[in-house]
Amino acid sequence: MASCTVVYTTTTQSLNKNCSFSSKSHLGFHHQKHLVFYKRSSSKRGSPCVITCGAAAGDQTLVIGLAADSGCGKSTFMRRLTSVFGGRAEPPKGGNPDSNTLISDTTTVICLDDYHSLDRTGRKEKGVTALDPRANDFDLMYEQVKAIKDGIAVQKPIYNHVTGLLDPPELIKPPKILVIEGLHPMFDSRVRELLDFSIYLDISNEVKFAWKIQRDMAERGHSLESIKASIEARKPDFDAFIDPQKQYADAVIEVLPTQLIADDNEGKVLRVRLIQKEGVKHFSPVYLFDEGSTISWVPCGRKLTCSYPGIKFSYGPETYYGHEVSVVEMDGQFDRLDELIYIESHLSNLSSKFYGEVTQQMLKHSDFPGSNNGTGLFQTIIGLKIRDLYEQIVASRVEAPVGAAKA
Ligand SMILES: Nc1ncnc2c1ncn2[C@@H]1O[C@H](COP(=O)(O)OP(=O)(O)OP(=O)(O)O)[C@@H](O)[C@H]1O
Ligand SMILES: O=C(CO)[C@H](O)[C@H](O)COP(=O)(O)O
Repeated sequence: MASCTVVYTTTTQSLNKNCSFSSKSHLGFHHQKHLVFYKRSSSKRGSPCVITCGAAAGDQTLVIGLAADSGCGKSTFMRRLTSVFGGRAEPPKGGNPDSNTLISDTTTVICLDDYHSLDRTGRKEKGVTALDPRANDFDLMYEQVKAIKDGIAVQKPIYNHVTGLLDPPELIKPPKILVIEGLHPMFDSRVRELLDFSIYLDISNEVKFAWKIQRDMAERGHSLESIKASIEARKPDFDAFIDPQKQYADAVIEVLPTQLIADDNEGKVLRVRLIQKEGVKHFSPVYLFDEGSTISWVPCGRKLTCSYPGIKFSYGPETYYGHEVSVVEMDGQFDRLDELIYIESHLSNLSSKFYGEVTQQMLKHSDFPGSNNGTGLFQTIIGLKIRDLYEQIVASRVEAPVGAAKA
């Protein structure tokens, strides 16, 4: 980021002759190639002002939205994404040990649970779930995501999942890429407008249930009844407030039970669909064999080992919530991850930097959930697409005049 100077002054006029406060928050002006922002520290005219140098034109924060219900693989996806950029994501150093934030060299991932306006007790008293918009502060979410995008650090609240309380805020500095992950990144139209790219992880109820059982029963000691009850209790609000966001996503990873086994209810073998919106600037959908065709492919044979029930890929154009999309689908699971290179060689527009990068990433994280099926494959591919999007946007901003808006 551009180096940042904090200047205190007593009048707005002494900042710059072009500078005046037209709104109570901040506005920007151009100064020595940097987009400069200043923010009033109090509402009184003539009181001290803080000037913050925002990002240089090529460095403005890219904002990615990742929406999904709880326990649907957001953290796993984030680990795959951060790895594509080569860094390790860690909580803010020396901060609250229960912080939900993860920071790496390139990315900062903030969890939108931090914008819960009601803590656990407050929600119980009011009889609302965390999925209900009334339990969340969208005004603050918008103001803070906008500020970060504009190059201004913010003091973001922390929702403490251990205590169920709202903790004192933490400082979030503008990163190269900000990922806002959680229940509602695409719910509020103002926040949605700030997103440069958006992803929705759409896990079908059957699969969500199987994953919850695996995690909450095996790892957290919850009973089957309590897991069922918690899913049922969330469902009406999930359907009302979370699920509809997928219509706005640029990419959806849809996870369904397999069609390769009749009446499968184990939820171990998955059919995963990568739904990619057409016409999104800086994003060209991945395709199989021949762009725009409709294809069904069973790759099992000499080059790909498949045990029962096998693997089937499909590809083709579809319509999704009135948008033209391209869908790549994988049903089944890999026996040998190193053979993924065979699949990779038949996929195009992967935005990889070298032949075999997808396979390399998948092998590197073979212990992550979903590494043997389409969830891991498509999460990795979307990670590469986000890197490509970032590089394209940075390149276009450097060429374009300062102040060029969202791609
Ligand atoms: N692709 C996958 N295949 C199989 N299981 C998965 C997959 N992704 C996630 N899971 C299961 O779901 C659990 C939750 O995954 P993860 O922590 O990534 O989700 P999350 O959305 O970040 O959850 P939360 O919001 O509750 O923190 C994992 O421990 C694992 O049991
Ligand atoms: O849906 C969720 C998103 O992660 C959580 O249930 C919500 O944030 C409330 O958290 P907790 O159950 O820890 O009070």
